[in-house]
Amino acid sequence: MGRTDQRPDQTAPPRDGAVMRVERLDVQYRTPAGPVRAVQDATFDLLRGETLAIVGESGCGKTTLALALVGLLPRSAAVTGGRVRYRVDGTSIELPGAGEDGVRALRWRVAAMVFQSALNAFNPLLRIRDHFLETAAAHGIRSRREVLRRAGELLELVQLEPSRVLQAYPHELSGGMRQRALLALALLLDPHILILDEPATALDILTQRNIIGLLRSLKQRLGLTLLLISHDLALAAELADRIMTMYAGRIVEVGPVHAVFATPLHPYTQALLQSLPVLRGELRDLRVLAGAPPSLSRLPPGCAFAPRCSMARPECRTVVPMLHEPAPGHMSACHFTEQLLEAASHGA
Ligand SMILES: Nc1ncnc2c1ncn2[C@@H]1O[C@H](COP(=O)(O)OP(=O)(O)OP(=O)(O)O)[C@@H](O)[C@H]1O
Repeated sequence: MGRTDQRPDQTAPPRDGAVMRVERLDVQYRTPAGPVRAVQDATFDLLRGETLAIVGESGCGKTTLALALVGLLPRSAAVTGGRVRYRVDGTSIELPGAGEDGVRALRWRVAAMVFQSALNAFNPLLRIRDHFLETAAAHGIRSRREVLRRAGELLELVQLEPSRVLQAYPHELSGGMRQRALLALALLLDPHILILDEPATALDILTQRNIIGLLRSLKQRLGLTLLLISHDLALAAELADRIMTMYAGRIVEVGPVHAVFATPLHPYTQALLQSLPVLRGELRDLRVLAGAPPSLSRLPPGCAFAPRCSMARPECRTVVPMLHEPAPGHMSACHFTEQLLEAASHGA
């Protein structure tokens, strides 16, 4: 049985190289049916210059976690425990507790978020140029000329034609163009971190390829740190340095992308990977993960994945497994992590 008592050091300052440290973060929605525990005990670092992808099925808390990171939770939700610390350019900002000014400084300048639906993220009544102007004005930048010059540069950077796009209303642009325009807007205040929620999900496959290429080149040219949220493991594998799997509101695995793909140390990640078609190499049977994640307002005791897990033993139904680090930099929250590691090392 794996360790249940060991946790990463919860009180240490961000490690060198971490631009964000999330410590034991809990987020709940208030609903008439009772609290929905959308994020539980989330602890991880985001390292400068990396791309970290958060993966997991719909409803496992990815978007809620991202919204909490930038202080954008809806009124029905609240951080009920833990904190998020940012450290960039020698400045530290901590949530909760940064106050309105702190959150405003954080959002856009430190971490900008690109939302799931590029159409909904824009105000349909405003031209794209007004989105740039309003965002800048909200941060005290009043020079229209300067803002439009920068907007033009950024639109060119995302391979859009500034003269055409700045004049356009959101509905006049294709889905891929809107996504690019939204990326340009997110970059307006030179953020260090870009949080991307399903950046390619609603797009056709060719447009998806373009966005992936664009994100790669933006990251390289601007030295960005990316936090990518996706239910699409193939996309995550293409872009990410590290993968973090969430299940039922909890982080269940984190590790370098090659290690997670070669040796997943949580049965849930394993199941997600087995349901992924391979494009190259031997054909193998796809195994669809049966069942659905539990309701976050009625979580089962013990490991939330146990009801769907082929490895589950009686203790899994009573004891919540904690995240621990069985291999360097590779963490898993499963009672049987060591057995998975052992089996992998014997080629099983
Ligand atoms: N406004 C809300 N009020 C109550 N519950 C909510 C609200 N928004 C989300 N939830 C619940 O919180 C849980 C996590 O949702 P969240 O959107 O964060 O998951 P997700 O993994 O990002 O899924 P998706 O990919 O579908 O967006 C879900 O059970 C969802 O039903």
